[in-house]
Amino acid sequence: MIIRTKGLSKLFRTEEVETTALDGVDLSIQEGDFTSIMGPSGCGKSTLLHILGLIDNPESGEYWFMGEEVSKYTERKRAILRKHNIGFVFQSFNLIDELNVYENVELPLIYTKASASERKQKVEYVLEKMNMAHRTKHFPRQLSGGQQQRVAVARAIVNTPKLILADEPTGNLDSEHGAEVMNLLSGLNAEGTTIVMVTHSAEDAAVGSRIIRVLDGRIVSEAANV
Ligand SMILES: Nc1ncnc2c1ncn2[C@@H]1O[C@H](COP(=O)(O)OP(=O)(O)OP(=O)(O)O)[C@@H](O)[C@H]1O
Repeated sequence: MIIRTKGLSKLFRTEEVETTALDGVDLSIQEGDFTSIMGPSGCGKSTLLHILGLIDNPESGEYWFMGEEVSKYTERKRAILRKHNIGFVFQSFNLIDELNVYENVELPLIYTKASASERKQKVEYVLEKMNMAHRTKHFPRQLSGGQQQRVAVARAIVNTPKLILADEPTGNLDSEHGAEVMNLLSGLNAEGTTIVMVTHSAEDAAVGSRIIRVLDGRIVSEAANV
């Protein structure tokens, strides 16, 4: 089991209001699963993904990640686990504008202190695999949306993470480029990478092996895709 949560809750407090974003989420994800999370706007999907991705801590509840109870880890401890084990793909690509394609993809390897020769070999390998090897010197603004997302996927997988978290990865893409990104994700899943993806698209959700529906911060249904 790569992920197991029990009673995961999250509150956001501002001076005026308190919002319950997650309200007792019990979730188990096996290694190699491709899980899609669906639900209406504001139901807590991104909040859940951020906690699963060790970007944020829950208010209460347990979170077991790769056998460790991490729900009360400090940012420092979360960062160590995160950078070695988790890759992120976002709707808005989140590439760094001032860095070229090669440098964007190299960044996670700098964070994990990989050697220069290892960085070169890995960056070249993933850019080849994502069919972006011909654009290494381009900057994000010089690429199409589909190309930017391919670079973002390359960056997410360059450290060979156990888990990829994707937040509406096709949300800003036309159907052709969206399908391409879904093919990349399902290929990575076929190679053994666990994937958790938030999506509003029933078609994209159907690519995975399991669909979880969230409403008002709770999991309301779970179905295997056959
Ligand atoms: N930093 C924050 N401060 C206050 N409230 C927040 C914060 N982040 C999220 N919320 C609230 O928590 C709830 C869940 O938000 P979340 O972003 O997880 O929803 P979502 O399901 O991902 O929505 P969408 O599909 O629109 O992206 C919402 O009501 C939101 O307003």
